[in-house]
Amino acid sequence: MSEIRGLPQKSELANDFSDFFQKLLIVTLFGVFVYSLIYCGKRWKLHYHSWNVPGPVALPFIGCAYRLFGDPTQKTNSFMEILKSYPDIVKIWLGPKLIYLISKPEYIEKLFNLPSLIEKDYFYDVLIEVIGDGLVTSKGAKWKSHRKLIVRSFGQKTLDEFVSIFDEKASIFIDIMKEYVGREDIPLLRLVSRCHLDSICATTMGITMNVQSSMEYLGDLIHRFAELCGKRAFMIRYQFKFIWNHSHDKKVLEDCAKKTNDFSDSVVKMKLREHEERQQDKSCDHVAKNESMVERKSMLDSLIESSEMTDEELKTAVKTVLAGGTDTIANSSVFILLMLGLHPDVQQKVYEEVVGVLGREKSVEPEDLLRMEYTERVIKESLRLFPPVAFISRYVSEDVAIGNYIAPAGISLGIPIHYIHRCPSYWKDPMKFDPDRFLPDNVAERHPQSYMLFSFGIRNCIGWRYAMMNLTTFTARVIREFKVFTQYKGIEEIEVEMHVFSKIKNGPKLRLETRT
Ligand code: HEM
Repeated sequence: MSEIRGLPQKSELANDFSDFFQKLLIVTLFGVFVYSLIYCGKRWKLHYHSWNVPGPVALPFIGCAYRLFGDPTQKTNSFMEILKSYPDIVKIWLGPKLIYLISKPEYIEKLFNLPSLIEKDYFYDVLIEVIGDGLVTSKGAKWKSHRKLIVRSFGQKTLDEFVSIFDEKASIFIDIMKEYVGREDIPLLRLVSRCHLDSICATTMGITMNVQSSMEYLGDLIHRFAELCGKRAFMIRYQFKFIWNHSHDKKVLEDCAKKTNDFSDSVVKMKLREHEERQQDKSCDHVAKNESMVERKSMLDSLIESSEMTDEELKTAVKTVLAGGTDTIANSSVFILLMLGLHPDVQQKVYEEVVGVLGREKSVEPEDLLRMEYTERVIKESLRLFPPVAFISRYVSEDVAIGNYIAPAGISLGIPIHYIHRCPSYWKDPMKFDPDRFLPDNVAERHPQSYMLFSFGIRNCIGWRYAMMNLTTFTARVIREFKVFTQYKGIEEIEVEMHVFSKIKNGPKLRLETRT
């Protein structure tokens, strides 16, 4: 075949191509080399600083994840085993991620007051996906200003006004529970969740939902949502985005997120409309009409009045209190009733205190709560053994010293609250249920950070007073009405599942009898 003059020959073309591919290969290899150097440089820093921190053997690629397979209960148990072997501080590699778990109260006290340690880490990303970047996850100036605004709406005077709502919702709960007297199959967490959701909606949003009396979906939604967020954050296979993105759980979570979003959207719109109408009323000189109405200001009302949040931020604030304030209190209530069922002598003392303060008929008022000291101690001791938020963590944004160790920037610090609350180094005979541990003299003898129920420091729980007041009202009302029994024989038998919030595996196995 004759060759066409002026055009490159076949062999020349082949040479050009091979030259091009050689150069491409060299550039690619060089790129990979530089990237590896930078990557290894960063990794090297993590390895360098963590070499003296004790911890279980880390395998290539998966790190210590081999120790954390299984269902949530198995994971909780393995976690506890690791912590027992390495008290105070332990390093855990989860694939490429490095986490120091800190149990020593002296370390926690220093760390949790550092302004550089208030950022949440990747465990919380799933919350942003679902409820938006609210108070629980946000950082910097946004977190500071929102925290200030929300804390202001939880002042003592406002909380005192909430007690009648807690009491009213507990009364509805008691009426519902009368149908379950003598039965072993009470769907307790579901019913308690609905009760506290009603309280949260009424107190923080100023709306009456009546989820206890209706078959409204929202109660179950919050409950399901917390469970799925936990799966996404802690299940090993869901750490791979591809698997998570194609999972059934993700679809269900998205559906929950959409419904929660629709709900907060409608609540915020309704409240904004009400606010506008009030403003118009004022300008039309109808103030007298408004003043005659008894109005309790909810958190949402205060936030709208401050005009410092966008509509989107208001919606996120609603979702934040829904998520942070419902299942925490619901699981706490179940743990408390379970401990009372397991300790009839303690239950009797609580009953006697409640009847001594309230009598047989009266509703709970704010000043009654101050007189129910024993009941409060029982609540604290129940939640020592079963803290509903069992684990929290922080992102280390700059190198920080922890005793003789360094936590390099880029890693996470985890606080295993469940472990600390049961650790024999800080609690004598830790598995014994003893409310007197919370007598003032006994509290003074311990390090304050050996009890981390509501976390501690700059970023502690904003709802802790709300929670304690609600739980005391709820416990007092339920124990005045019913005797609680459980099939469990001891605390060791009770298995806990850690999701975002901890709950009892297979339900609390409780039975109620009416008091005569
Ligand atoms: C027994 C009930 C409760 C427990 C055990 C509890 C526990 C906690 C803990 C341990 C934290 C720290 C989380 C972290 O650092 O990652 C926290 C934060 C928070 N809690 Fe609670 N909580 C309870 C009830 C509530 C209630 C009733 C509300 C609201 C009405 C609430 C709202 C919040 C918010 C908004 C934060 C984030 C604060 C911030 O990051 O600045 N909590 N809670």
